[in-house]
Amino acid sequence: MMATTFFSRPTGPTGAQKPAQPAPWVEKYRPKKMDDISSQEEAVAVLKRTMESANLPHLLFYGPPGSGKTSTILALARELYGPELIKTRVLELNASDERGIDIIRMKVKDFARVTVSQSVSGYPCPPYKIIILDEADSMTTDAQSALRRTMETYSKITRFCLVCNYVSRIIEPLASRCAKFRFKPLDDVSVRSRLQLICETEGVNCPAETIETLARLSEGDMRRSIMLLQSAHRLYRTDVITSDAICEIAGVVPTQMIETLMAAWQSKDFHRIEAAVGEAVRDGYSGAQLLSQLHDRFISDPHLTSAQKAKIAQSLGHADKCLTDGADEHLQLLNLMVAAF
Ligand SMILES: Nc1ncnc2c1ncn2[C@@H]1O[C@H](COP(=O)(O)OP(=O)(O)OP(=O)(O)O)[C@@H](O)[C@H]1O
Repeated sequence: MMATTFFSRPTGPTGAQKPAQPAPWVEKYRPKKMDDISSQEEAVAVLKRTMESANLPHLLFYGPPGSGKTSTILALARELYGPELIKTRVLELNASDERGIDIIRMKVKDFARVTVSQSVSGYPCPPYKIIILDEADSMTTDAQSALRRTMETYSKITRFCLVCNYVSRIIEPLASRCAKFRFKPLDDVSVRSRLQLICETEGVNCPAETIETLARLSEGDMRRSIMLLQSAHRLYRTDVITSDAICEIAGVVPTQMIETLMAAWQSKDFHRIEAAVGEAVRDGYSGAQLLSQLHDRFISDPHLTSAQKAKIAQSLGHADKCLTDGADEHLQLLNLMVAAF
C-alpha cells in the first residue's frame, strides 16, 4: 500500500507521543523550525523570503540523501499552518513503488481540488494546501506528465513540492514549473554539532574523536550519522562509544583486510587473490563497501602510476555498475582484482 499521510509525524522530544514506543532519533531530532536546519543557508534564506509574501511557488528540492530536503518542507509547512492545521493542509506521499498515473489521477487530484479558506490562528495560513511528493524521481514518466496538468489546474489552491535525489530524472516540463533548490551534503562541522547536541540530550557517552569518525563516515548524510549513533548507543548504553565500535557497526572493512587484498593483488598469484577475496566475502563485508575502500587505497598508493590508477578506476567503475545491476559480489571482486593487474 502506498504511504499516504495527511501529515502525521512524531512531534519531537516535548510533543505528545505514545509512551511505549520512543521515536527513532532521526524523527525525534528532525528540525521543527526552518532555523534548525543546518548547513543549507542559501535554500533556507530564499524560502524564508518567499514565505514572507505567503505566495509560495511550486517547489523542487533535490540533493543527496539525508541533507534535509523533507525536513525543510515539513518545517516550512509547520511555520505556515501551525501544528494543528498542518494535518489537514498538507498531503505527503512518500512511497517509491506505487506512484503510477492512477494515484496522480485519484489521490493527488482529489486532495488538490479541495478549496480551503484562510484561517486566523496566529500563523500565516495561506489559502492553499501543500502536496509533498517525496522521492519524485521514482515516479513514472506518465505519472509525471499527468502531474503537469494537475499542477496548472489547481495552482490557485494547491502548491506542490517535489523532493528527489536526482533532478535529471524529473521531466523538463515539470521541473520548469517549479522553483528549484539544491541541497548539498552537510559539512562536517554541522554534523558534529548536531550529533553533540543529541549526545548531550540523550546522555550518550561519545568522545569528540568518535563524533569525528561518525561525521567522516556519514559523508554529509545526517540521517546516516544519527542512525549509527543510535545503534551504537543501543549496543553500548552507558559505556564509552569508541571509533572502532562505530566502524564495526558501519560495516567498515578493517585496514588489515584491505592490506591483505592489496598484497594478494600485488603478488599476481590467482590462488592468493582467491583466498583473500573469499575471506572478505565470508566475513560478510558488503561488495560496495569493499570497492569504496579499495578505491581509496589504490588511488592514494604512491607506487602506482597515473596510467595504472586510471585503469584500476575503470575496472572499479565497471564492478560497481555490475553490483548495482545485481551481479554476484564474490565474482565481481575476483574479476576486479584480476582485471586490475
Ligand atoms: N540540514 C539538516 N539539519 C538538521 N538535521 C538534518 C538535516 N538534514 C537531515 N537531518 C536529519 O536527518 C533526518 C533525515 O532528513 P531528511 O528526511 O530531511 O533528508 P532528505 O534530504 O529528505 O533525505 P532523502 O533524500 O533520503 O529523503 C532528519 O530527520 C534529521 O534528523
